[in-house]
Amino acid sequence: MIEVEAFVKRYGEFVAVAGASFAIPAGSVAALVGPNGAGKTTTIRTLCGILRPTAGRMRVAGADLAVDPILVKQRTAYVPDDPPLFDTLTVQEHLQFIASAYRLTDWQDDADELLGRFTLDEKKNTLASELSRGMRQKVAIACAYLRRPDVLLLDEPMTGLDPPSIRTLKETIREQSQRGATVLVSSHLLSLVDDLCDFLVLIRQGKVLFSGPLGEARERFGGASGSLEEVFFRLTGQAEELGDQDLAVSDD
Ligand SMILES: Nc1ncnc2c1ncn2[C@@H]1O[C@H](COP(=O)(O)OP(=O)(O)OP(=O)(O)O)[C@@H](O)[C@H]1O
Repeated sequence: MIEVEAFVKRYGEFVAVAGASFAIPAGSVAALVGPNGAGKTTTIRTLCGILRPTAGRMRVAGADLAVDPILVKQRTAYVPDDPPLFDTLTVQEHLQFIASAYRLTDWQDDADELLGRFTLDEKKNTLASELSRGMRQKVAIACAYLRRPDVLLLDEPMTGLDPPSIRTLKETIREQSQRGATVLVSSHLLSLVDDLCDFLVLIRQGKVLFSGPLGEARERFGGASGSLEEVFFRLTGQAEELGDQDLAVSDD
């Protein structure tokens, strides 16, 4: 579960997020979408405790971020859009490191399975510095999955992945949600997240234009195609005329 209430983030004088509120039910696969500079990365980096909110309240995986940030970090995995790996560790050593840092037991079979599914087995003894962009991305995703987190925050996870890897990513995200994890995916690839996600948070200029079930967004704003792309263009295009108030959708 992810609950965000009246979240404000300023960088100096600049307001990047201006009072965002939304609640993502546990077990959802939610899309966080919005134009460049909307505040998606800022929101995700705040949710996992890397950035401090200027104001507002966040509950992530059953814990209040302001009260128990360590618990939130234990229960949450974050994969940034350009994952920083350890150049001098191999692929296998990254998984070992995560297992030891988070005191995982019986992780080796899971690690082998993840390496196989993301076609990294042949690279398991390769240093991170010698991996391609997409391979680095897959190592970071495998490390996140290995921990079996309650909440997964994935910022542009499809960047650099080839079509088979995108398919694997989608399958594995669905599996994470089936085991109860809440997944928040930020992406500009609307057609790819369209059939993956069941919940939508759409933001623009730091304001939430819509939050609620994706089906509801499709019905109300998807036009004849009912696609997420149509929802995106209608909401981001009409927001000024309609006003944010009219577009806000409650989560109940
Ligand atoms: N460290 C920073 N200092 C000042 N302004 C920042 C900083 N980080 C982000 N911003 C600004 O905050 C706004 C939101 O940025 P953010 O990276 O959250 O957007 P985004 O929705 O992830 O964008 P994109 O889709 O382009 O990745 C932008 O206007 C950006 O320039």
